[in-house]
Amino acid sequence: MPLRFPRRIRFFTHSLPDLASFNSSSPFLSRLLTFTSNHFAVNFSTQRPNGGETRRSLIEDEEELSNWVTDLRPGTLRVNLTSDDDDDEMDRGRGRNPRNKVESFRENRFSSRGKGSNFMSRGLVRDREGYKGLRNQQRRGGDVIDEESSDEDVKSLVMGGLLSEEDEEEEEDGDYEFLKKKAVSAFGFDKQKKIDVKSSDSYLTKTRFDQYPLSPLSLKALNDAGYETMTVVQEATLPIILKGKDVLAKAKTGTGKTVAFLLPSIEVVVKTPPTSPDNKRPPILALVICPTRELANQAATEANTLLKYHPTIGVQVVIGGTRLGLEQKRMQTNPCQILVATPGRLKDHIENTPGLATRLKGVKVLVLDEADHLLDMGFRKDIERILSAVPKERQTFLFSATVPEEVRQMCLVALRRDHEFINCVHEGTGETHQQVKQMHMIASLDKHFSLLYTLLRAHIADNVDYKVIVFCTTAMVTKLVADLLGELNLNVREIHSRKPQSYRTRVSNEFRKSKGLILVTSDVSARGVDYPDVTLVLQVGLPKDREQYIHRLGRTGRKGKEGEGILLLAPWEEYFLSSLKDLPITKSSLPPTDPETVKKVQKALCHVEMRNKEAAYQAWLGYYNSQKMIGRDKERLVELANEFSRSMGLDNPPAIPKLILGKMGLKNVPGLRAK
Ligand SMILES: Nc1ncnc2c1ncn2[C@@H]1O[C@H](COP(=O)(O)OP(=O)(O)OP(=O)(O)O)[C@@H](O)[C@H]1O
Repeated sequence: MPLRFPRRIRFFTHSLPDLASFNSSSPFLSRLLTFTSNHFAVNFSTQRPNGGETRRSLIEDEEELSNWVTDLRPGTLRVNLTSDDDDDEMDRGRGRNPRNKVESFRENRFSSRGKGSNFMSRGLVRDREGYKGLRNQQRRGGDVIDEESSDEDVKSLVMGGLLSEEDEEEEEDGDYEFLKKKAVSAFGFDKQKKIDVKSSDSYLTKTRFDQYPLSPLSLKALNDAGYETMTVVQEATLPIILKGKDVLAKAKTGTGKTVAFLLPSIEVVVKTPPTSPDNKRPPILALVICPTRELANQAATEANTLLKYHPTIGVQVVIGGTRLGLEQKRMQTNPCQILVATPGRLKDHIENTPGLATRLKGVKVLVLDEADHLLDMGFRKDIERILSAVPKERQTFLFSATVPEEVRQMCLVALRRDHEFINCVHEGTGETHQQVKQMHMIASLDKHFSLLYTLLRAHIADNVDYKVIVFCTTAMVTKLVADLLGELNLNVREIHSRKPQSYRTRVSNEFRKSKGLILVTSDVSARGVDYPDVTLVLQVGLPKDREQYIHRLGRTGRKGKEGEGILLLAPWEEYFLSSLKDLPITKSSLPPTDPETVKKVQKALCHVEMRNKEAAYQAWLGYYNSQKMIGRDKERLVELANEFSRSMGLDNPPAIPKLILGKMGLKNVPGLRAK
């Protein structure tokens, strides 16, 4: 029986001698303690700068965050109303770095209002109302969030804006490293078992699945699927998981992480005696959480492949963008043992679907796919709610291609203390695939559309079976680029959060099977989606962060195949390259764009609908406003946005509703047109 720690531990100051010095200018301890919030509800005393002692639980701080979000009035909210705000994948990630964002929020917003005992329910209910209120305001005040956007999307919008605002605060964190070492050692994180896996260039190993004690029916399904030997991550994790351990695993994109966590999960279900058919609420035994709908669908498909010869084991998917009622009905008429879900929708079901809370009490295995993303600020509340709904006695698997240091500590909210961290990736150059050629190009914004067209034409000419993904910064910019490339007679499809789920699923399936196609997409396709044989990933504009760059690039070069990645930036975005300096990305000269091409692109731009250009302009402004390096100088930001507007062929930048400008903190900034 693995060691379990009590759920509530009182943390006394004398156990860390210099705890009193962890005051508002040294937020590391509170940051660290928050990571442990699920397993340890920690109380400690701190000395406020004004001298008064405040007894606070860090969980109350979380509630404070919720309360503050709820209390936001339109005029006080500086938020990216216009970008891919409701993009379920992208915007949540804006709050990723807890060090800069959450803590500076805490320092600035802390008050002793909250009392921690029922923090989750209270915080969540308030959050939800707050999001709904905001959403209504937005509908009224400028129609910036469309009907498709889920409450989840709205939440991400609020959090994204909130945190990017906080981002601008400078944090006095000079003694950070020292404190980090002390606290990490005090909590035993330095004893965390880490296994570095030696990986060769090949993603497959020589180890066969039948060398492990797996059920014959699973082996038969693996064989049918053509999975003869294990991939590196499968070989490294399976024996440890089969021993009953919790695992945090980091392995490169496209190397079979889905099978690595699904196979042992299925084995747990196979070994669990079936419940009586009269049981109206049979337990869910394995719960898999994925950050996007596409990914959840994909994981469920893979699960069904592995369950081919286990007809009594069922899989169900609950994702946003579909009617809750339909999913409820499906769950009641055909109860499953394996549930794959996106976090927000699962939280909705926990709160609204009769019997689900009871069924979740049966969970034996919990999986967080793209764990670093799920544990970042944007998803935090939903994940906390889910963690509180499943038993503490369970096995947990966290998988991702990227696990930044600060997120690794956050993983402790979900994992047992004796978990193993299995790292199949060598830091730096090892994080991306050697067989994928990476290049960056720097060109002024006015050249981007012509360059994009030139690069695509050249790639198509060189690759009969071309299959390209173009990543854009926001949903509305994605739409604009897809419209433009369509006008230029390229074979294009688009996926982003403003498209209905049925459309997204259809296009995703089409792209999976096709060749000779270009998919223009926002970050909803950045992580996990397994499109085979993508020949080129083209990223236009600033990726959200280094991790997002790696995940987007990871859509090509999967399963050991060749691939190519191009990052197209404007000169003022070049600073981003410093975060990639350990990756094998080289500077490429710009391909010549002949005047005919430029003319052709300009003509095509004239055919793109004005309202799409307006929406793209607003979205662009919102996205870059949230980027610390660019958004901090508002006048410069507007100059750049107007440069983008001119690149779309507009003489004057589109006018933006005053309410939205206010919400973005851009009121009265010269160069903007308000309406
Ligand atoms: N043992 C195996 N042998 C051959 N192919 C495999 C094996 N395991 C998985 N695959 C295939 O490898 C491909 C990539 O797998 P998967 O999508 O799980 O990668 P991933 O590591 O999760 O990538 P990402 O980090 O992008 O999410 C899939 O098409 C899957 O079917």
